Amino acid sequence: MEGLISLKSNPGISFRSFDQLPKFLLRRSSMDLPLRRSNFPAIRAQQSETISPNGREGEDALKVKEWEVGMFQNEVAASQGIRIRRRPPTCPPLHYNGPFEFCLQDGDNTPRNILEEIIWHKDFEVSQMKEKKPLTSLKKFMENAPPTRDFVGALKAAHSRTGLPGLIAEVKKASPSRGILRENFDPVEIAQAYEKGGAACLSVLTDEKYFKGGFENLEAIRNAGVKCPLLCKEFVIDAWQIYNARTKGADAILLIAAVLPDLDLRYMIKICKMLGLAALVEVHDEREMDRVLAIEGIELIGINNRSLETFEVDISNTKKLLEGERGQLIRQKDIIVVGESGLFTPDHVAYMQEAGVKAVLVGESIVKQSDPGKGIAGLFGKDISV
Ligand SMILES: O=C(O)c1ccccc1NCC(=O)[C@H](O)[C@H](O)COP(=O)(O)O
Repeated sequence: MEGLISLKSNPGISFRSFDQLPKFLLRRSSMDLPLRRSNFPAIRAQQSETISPNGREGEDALKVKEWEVGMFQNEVAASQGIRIRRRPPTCPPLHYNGPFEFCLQDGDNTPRNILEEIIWHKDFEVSQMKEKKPLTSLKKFMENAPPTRDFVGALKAAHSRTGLPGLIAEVKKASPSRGILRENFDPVEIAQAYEKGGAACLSVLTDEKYFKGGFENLEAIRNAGVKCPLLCKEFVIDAWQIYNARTKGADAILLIAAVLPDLDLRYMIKICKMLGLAALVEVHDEREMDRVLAIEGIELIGINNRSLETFEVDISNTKKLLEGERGQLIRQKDIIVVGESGLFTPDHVAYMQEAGVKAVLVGESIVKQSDPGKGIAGLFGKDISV
């Protein structure tokens, strides 16, 4: 019965046996009945697989197992205050014979907000991409990937060179909240302009459906010889995406705490370290910040001033999350904080710096300028390229 249950999207989270399941998972959310040992998916899956390892019954058991693990995943996430559900709640597969309460759980399969919609779509997209290019073949591509560059080092160097927050300039064509930001969008031209204008690092949106980005943009910018380290701005829900980003030339990747439970974050941060990538762990509120501060080995935290659920932007969010003990702990741990979103003027940048950030991530205000490089000088109130 060893090592049979691992989360579909994250093989790092696994339960070796029924006894290893966290206590709260052993409670039914609606009726408070104990989860029966006989319902433990590994046991049932193994029973079916024993009957017919490659046949219909094996397949059914696998579907049931995946569905149950998905349910567990949502429960784990909810227990950490994560409101974003990983995938739409569905009825259990046809051959499910477990507790009936599962069928009744939250029948609403309309996303509650835009972030949830993005994540549901991403889940579907990633499972298709993984079928086309499984991890084993992805690992072969990694042998030809260019070496990673020091993302955090570049931010620190820019901060000490200019005395201002290091800039992560975002290559962003569109967004769900603002629509199309730039019609005439040439990612390489924009990246080169940002580099010339003094950006320390670049953020490249790779999501196609909601941001009109793509991995081809990341690859093209890297292949064009842009020296600024590159952040792959994705909605990561599966470790496979981190390997994929590495093969496309990323030096860093975004991990969103509103989407990823603690165990996923820990596991993904380890993978990033193993692959030489920096992880920008993004938070939006105190609860997410506290969860992230409890994780060992965090070097870079992004505070998003935009709620990804409501689109509301409030730059005082960064200040609020850096006040008091949290700010102290961040300084003790020597974590670099990045203030993200809604920054348009030198006053905004100064406000972020006052709040305690050493870097800022900016998209809209600079990508909309006819010369995005000059847009940087406008944002900082001076030329930061020299
Ligand atoms: O920008 C959005 O509308 C958005 C919606 C849903 C999820 C994420 C979203 N944006 C990601 C970001 O946080 C920004 O691209 C980034 O911080 C730059 O923000 P800005 O300077 O305001 O373009």
